[in-house]
Amino acid sequence: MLTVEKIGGTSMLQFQNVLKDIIGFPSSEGFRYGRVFVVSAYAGVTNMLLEDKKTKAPGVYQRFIKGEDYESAMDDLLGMALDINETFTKLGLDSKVCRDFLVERVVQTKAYLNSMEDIVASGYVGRDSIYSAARELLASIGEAHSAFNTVNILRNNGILAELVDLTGFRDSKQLSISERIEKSFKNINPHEAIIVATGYTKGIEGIMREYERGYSEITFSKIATHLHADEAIIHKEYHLSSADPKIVGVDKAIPVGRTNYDVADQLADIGMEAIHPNASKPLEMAEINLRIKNTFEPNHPGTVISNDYIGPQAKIEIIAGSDKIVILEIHDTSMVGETGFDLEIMKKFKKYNISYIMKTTNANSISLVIWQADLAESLVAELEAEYRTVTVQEAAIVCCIGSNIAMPRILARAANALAKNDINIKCVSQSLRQVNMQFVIDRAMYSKAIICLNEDLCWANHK
Ligand SMILES: Nc1ncnc2c1ncn2[C@@H]1O[C@H](COP(=O)(O)OP(=O)(O)O)[C@@H](O)[C@H]1O
Ligand SMILES: N[C@@H](CC(=O)OP(=O)(O)O)C(=O)O
Repeated sequence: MLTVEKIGGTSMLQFQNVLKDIIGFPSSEGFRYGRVFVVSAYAGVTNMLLEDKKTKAPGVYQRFIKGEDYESAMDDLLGMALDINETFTKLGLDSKVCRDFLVERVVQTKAYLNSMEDIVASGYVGRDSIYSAARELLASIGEAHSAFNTVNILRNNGILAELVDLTGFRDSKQLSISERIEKSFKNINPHEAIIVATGYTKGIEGIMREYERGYSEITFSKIATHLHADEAIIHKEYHLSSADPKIVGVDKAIPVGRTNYDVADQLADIGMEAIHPNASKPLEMAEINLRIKNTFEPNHPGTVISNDYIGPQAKIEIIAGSDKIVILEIHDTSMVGETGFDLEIMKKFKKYNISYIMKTTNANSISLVIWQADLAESLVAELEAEYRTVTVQEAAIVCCIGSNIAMPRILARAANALAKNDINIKCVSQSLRQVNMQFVIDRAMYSKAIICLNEDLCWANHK
C-alpha cells in the first residue's frame, strides 16, 4: 500500500495532531511506512513571505517589489518561524538544528534579494522575470521550513524519515517541476521510511507563476501520479463539506462522504478553495482516488472522490460559489436567427485569454459569467463598439452540485429557497448532464444564499 498525503498549513500548525493521529508511532497500532507526506508551510508563513491571501497585506515579496524595507520584514518572518519552532520542542524538535537550517536559508535569500535589487537597478534585465524569481524563492522557504522540521521531529521520535527537498535551493539545474519530482524520487524507497516532501517544487515553469497560492496541492498531485499511489489523501482543517464551514458554521457543514471527479471539476471551475483547481485532474486521469480527511477527526473516513461514483440517492452534495465574478451581457436585436453570432464574441474572449464560468442565451442576448479579475476595460470597449447593448454587473454565483441530481423538483426547491429569502435570481443555468445548477445573484446576498441553500437542500435532508 502506497499513499501520497498532503498536509495543509492549518493542520501543520497543530503538529501534535499530525504526529499522534495521522502518522503515529512505530509502537502504535496501524503504524505503517509506504506513506509520502507533502507538507504545506505552517499557516500564516506564506502570507508573511508574499502577501496575505485574503487581505493582501504586504509580505516580504510585496515590500521587495515596491522598493520598501524587505530586510526587516524578513527578520520578522524569521522571528515568527522560530516562535513556531519553539511550540514543537515538546514534540521532539531540536531547536538548534532547525534554527540553523532556517537561518541559513533566510540569510542566503536576503543575499539573493540584494543581488536581484542591484540587477533590477542596472536596467539590463527585465523587472518582471526578476520579480517572479524572487516570488518563487521566497515561497519556497515556507515549505522548506515545515518539511525540515517534520523530518527532525519524526526522527527524534524513533520514526525512520527521509526529506525530499524539492525547493532546489542551491541547485542550478534547469528542470521542469515534473523532472525535479522524478529525479528527486529516483533513489527513494517509500516503504523503508516516512517520506516528507516540500509542497513547493522548483521548476522552470515556476509553480507560483503557473498555479499561484495553494500550489502544494500541485506538487502533491504530481507526486501521487508519478509514484502511482494507491490513494491520494489531503488532510485538512475541515471535511470537504456540503458548504463552506466558515460561512454556514461547522455544525451545519455536512461531510460529503463520496463523490466523483465530475463534481470536482465543477468545484475547480468556480475556484473553490478546498481543492486546488489544477490538482484533481491528473489524479482523475491516472485513476487514483482522492480522499479528503479532517485532521481533527482522524477516525472519520472523510470524502472519497473517484471516477465513476454516482450517489445512490438523488441529492445535492455541495453548495459552492464565488462573490468575485461579474456577469457580462451582450444584447443585440440582430442576433435572432443569426448563425455564428456567439463565435465572434468567443474570438474576443480567446484574444483576452478569458475562460467563462457560465453562459446562457436567448433570442437576442448572451450572458456570460467571468472572474472579475479577468475583466478588461478594453474587452468591454471592443464589445461595445460592435453590439447594441453591453451590460456588466458585479455579482455572485451560487452552485448546487451533486453526482446525482437528475430529479424533478430539485431546481424548484433551490429557486424557492432563494425566493423565500428575498434573493432575486438574475440569471440561471443547468446543462443536460444535470450535475450543477448555477444561479447568479446580487453580490451582497452571497453568504445568505449559501446558508439558505445549504439549510434547505443539504441540512434538511441530513437531519
Ligand atoms: N465545501 C467546503 N468544504 C470545506 N472547506 C471549504 C468548502 N468551501 C470552502 N471551503 C474553505 O476552504 C478553505 C480551505 O483552505 P486551504 O487554504 O486550502 O486550507 P488548508 O490550510 O487546510 O490547506 C477552508 O478555510 C474553508 O473555509
Ligand atoms: N503555503 C502555500 C501553499 C499551500 O498549498 O498552502 P495550503 O495547503 O495551506 O493552502 C500557500 O499558502 O499558498
